[in-house]
Amino acid sequence: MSLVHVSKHPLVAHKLTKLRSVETEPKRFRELVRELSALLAYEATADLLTRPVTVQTPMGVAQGAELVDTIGLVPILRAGLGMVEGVWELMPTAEVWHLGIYRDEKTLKPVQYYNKLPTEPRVSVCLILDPMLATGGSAIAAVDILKQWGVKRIKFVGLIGSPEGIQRLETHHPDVAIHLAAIDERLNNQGYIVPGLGDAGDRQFGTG
Ligand SMILES: O=P(O)(O)OC[C@H]1O[C@H](OP(=O)(O)OP(=O)(O)O)[C@H](O)[C@@H]1O
Ligand SMILES: O=c1cc[nH]c(=O)[nH]1
Ligand SMILES: [Mg+2]
Repeated sequence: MSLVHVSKHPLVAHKLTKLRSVETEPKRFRELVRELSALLAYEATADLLTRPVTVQTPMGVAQGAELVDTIGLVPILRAGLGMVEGVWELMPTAEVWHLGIYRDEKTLKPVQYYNKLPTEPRVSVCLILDPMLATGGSAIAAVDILKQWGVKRIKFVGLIGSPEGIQRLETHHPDVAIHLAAIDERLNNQGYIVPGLGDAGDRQFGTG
């Protein structure tokens, strides 16, 4: 069974189109990354565990639910940083664990340069946040690190994936659900997603 979910929400499609545009400047780009991330995380967390509770309202007692799962947000620096705030607003008790991974420009292999995970995982579900799933190398490295750390339930939340990257991540980690706003056509020979949106880090941080 495939665990790849591509949002069908009209707001996601609309905002992604604005995000892709070469006309979109970094401030608006950051806003859109934040908004899209929240919408995708909302969909990605539809299966979180809750337990029944009752709550006293001013008018009586209602049956309700409270979250049992505890959530870790794992942004992949740099580009994943811009995804944190929007998701965190929805789940403010989430812990945020930063991983620094960049892709070597020549080999396209992931290079880890920062890891702020504590010794023991204290969360039941981790959402990896990274806008781009290109060759899949960075996402696979991030999942490897989280599994080694002891996390059992991991989801990848990104904006755009390539067919190659999705297939590689699924092959290496078939248990990891992949939530995206779109799957694009292909990678070019520099490993960029086409048509994509360019370099997600550079477009957020104005470093292109
Ligand atoms: O699937 P892959 O081929 O591994 O490519 C995807 C990675 O590339 C980008 O990061 P980048 O290396 O540009 O680092 P940055 O976020 O610091 O710009 C992106 O944010 C992913 O982490
Ligand atoms: O298209 C791509 C591929 C990798 N990283 C990006 O930021 N964009
Ligand atoms: Mg980059």
